[in-house]
Amino acid sequence: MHDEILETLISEEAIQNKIKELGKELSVEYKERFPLVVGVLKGALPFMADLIKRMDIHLEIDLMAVSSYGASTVSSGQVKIVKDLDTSLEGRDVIIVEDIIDSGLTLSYLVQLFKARKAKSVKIVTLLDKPTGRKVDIAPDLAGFIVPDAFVVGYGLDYIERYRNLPYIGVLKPEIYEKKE
Ligand SMILES: O=P(O)(O)OC[C@H]1O[C@H](OP(=O)(O)OP(=O)(O)O)[C@H](O)[C@@H]1O
Ligand code: HPA
Ligand SMILES: [Mg+2]
Repeated sequence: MHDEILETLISEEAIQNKIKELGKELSVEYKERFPLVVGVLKGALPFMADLIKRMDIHLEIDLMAVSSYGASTVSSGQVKIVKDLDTSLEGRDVIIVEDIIDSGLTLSYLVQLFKARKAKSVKIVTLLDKPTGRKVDIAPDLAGFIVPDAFVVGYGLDYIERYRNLPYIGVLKPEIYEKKE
């Protein structure tokens, strides 16, 4: 699997150090607020799991699964809810945890949905931000790393469902895509 990676963009150590910082920052901001931390499956799973362990406050978690990429490296533009939340958002301070904000379509859909469900506040925390991919005007409140205009994999991020289990973020060798297209 590792021999299919052209280049490591963000090491495992750098990811873990950044998560400690983000966890500390969120712990200060959300102390006494009992936030609802919402992970967006599947990509956010490793980040969510590591981040909540660095948040030293009372919190609640829930998970939502949405998908817009399917087997492609380009967003379909249609965000599909695959699994909805179990928790009511009314009056809650919600922290959305994402692995990446790229076109912004997934997050703008979720922010609108959560506001319509009467969340008291909605904050976006993403491990990666790819500003060059943006199709709608939306910015994260907290971001771990800015990534360049390339399709990245690892640490939750997939290409046709593979590579989510890499502990680092990397770029695939071009021949891996060429095989499929
Ligand atoms: O800003 P955007 O262009 O909307 O892209 C970001 C979203 O796309 C990916 O999810 P995907 O739809 O591939 O589902 P997955 O998490 O199951 O891989 C990623 O995990 C984000 O949720
Ligand atoms: O660069 C990416 N890699 C994997 N999944 C993604 N979903 C949006 N952008 C990406
Ligand atoms: Mg995906």
